[in-house]
Amino acid sequence: MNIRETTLSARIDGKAFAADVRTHVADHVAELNSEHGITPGLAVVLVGEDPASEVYVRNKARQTRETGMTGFEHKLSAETSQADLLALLARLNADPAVHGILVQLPLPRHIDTEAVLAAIDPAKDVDGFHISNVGLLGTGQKALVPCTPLGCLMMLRDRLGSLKGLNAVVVGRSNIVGRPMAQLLLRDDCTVTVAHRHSRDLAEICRGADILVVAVGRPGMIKGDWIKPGATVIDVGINRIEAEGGKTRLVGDVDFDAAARVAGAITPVPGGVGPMTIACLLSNTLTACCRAHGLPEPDGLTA
Ligand SMILES: NC(=O)C1=CN([C@@H]2O[C@H](COP(=O)(O)OP(=O)(O)OC[C@H]3O[C@@H](n4cnc5c(N)ncnc54)[C@H](OP(=O)(O)O)[C@@H]3O)[C@@H](O)[C@H]2O)C=CC1
Ligand SMILES: Nc1nc(=O)c2c([nH]1)NC[C@@H]1CN(c3ccc(C(=O)N[C@@H](CCC(=O)O)C(=O)O)cc3)C=[N+]21
Repeated sequence: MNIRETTLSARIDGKAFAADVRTHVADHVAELNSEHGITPGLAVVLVGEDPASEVYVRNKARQTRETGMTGFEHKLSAETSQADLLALLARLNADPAVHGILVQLPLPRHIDTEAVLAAIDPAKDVDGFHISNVGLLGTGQKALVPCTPLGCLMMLRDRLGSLKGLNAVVVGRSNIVGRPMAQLLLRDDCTVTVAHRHSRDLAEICRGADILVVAVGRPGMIKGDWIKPGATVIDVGINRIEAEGGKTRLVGDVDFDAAARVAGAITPVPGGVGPMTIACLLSNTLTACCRAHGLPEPDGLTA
């Protein structure tokens, strides 16, 4: 097999996987609607005018509609006070048509993120960032699980079947990706190492990984010779870099071409973890809606 073929066979198609998840979600939404007259609703709150955030919010809104759910978009100015944002969240918490609430991060500096996340009803916290969902996940109980790590877990299970006993290395320990990812891998019986800025000899730590999940935000920091032959590599990083002709393009945290020659499987950027994140947001909204109505949850969509 030549290098080109090896590269292609190692690629995990997150875009296609996400489309499958959305179809599964849409089927279940249609059933909820016809059998119970229920339509799941997702409210997305964006404070300020970050262009990248606006693209995500637009994509989320479109895919929400395409799966048959109702989308509620709240775009607030960058000067919105914390009190006004909290008042909006109180209204969304009380609204029975809203089953999921997402507040796009990061928030402007004058707003206390912890206070805002704490104000979301944990049963509607489809991002899984509320302290009670974090605690439930950390103690192995039923929770709403953060979308990005959930999407990574789905791709890993699909690729590998059981993760039991595998050495998993997570690079990055943020509340939105690294930490919950480590919890999920631990729950699936991996031996988990979490690396960060102060980790010594990161290359050597990565070389021990059967599963390597990278969520740092540094383009190409993980080199090809840091990958154990046959390992499964999940690249969460989304970095916009300068490209030829004054344009920009997206790359991950892993040197894709070099890593793909060594890895057993690897997610590309774009087209890997990103689309799965949005698909999992929709599946979390469906899960929250089923739980709110005491109805059975769809199979295969939760951790
Ligand atoms: N595809 C998707 O759906 C999503 C993609 N992302 C992307 O994932 C990346 C990470 O996001 P996020 O977790 O929010 O980022 P954060 O900036 O919150 O966290 C980055 C982590 O990387 C660690 N780190 C930084 N430098 C190094 C280094 N040199 N060596 C080892 N570890 C290092 C930090 O360590 P320390 O804790 O010590 O500071 C920190 O834990 C970004 O590129 C982001 O855009 C994020 C969310 C969703
Ligand atoms: N409360 C909150 N929850 C989040 O989940 C959250 C957030 N805030 N703030 C920002 C980050 C980032 N994030 C992404 C989602 C999808 C893509 C995605 O679909 N990316 C496409 C490319 C998109 C493009 O071309 O710009 C891809 O990787 O193929 C990327 C990044 C969610 N985040």
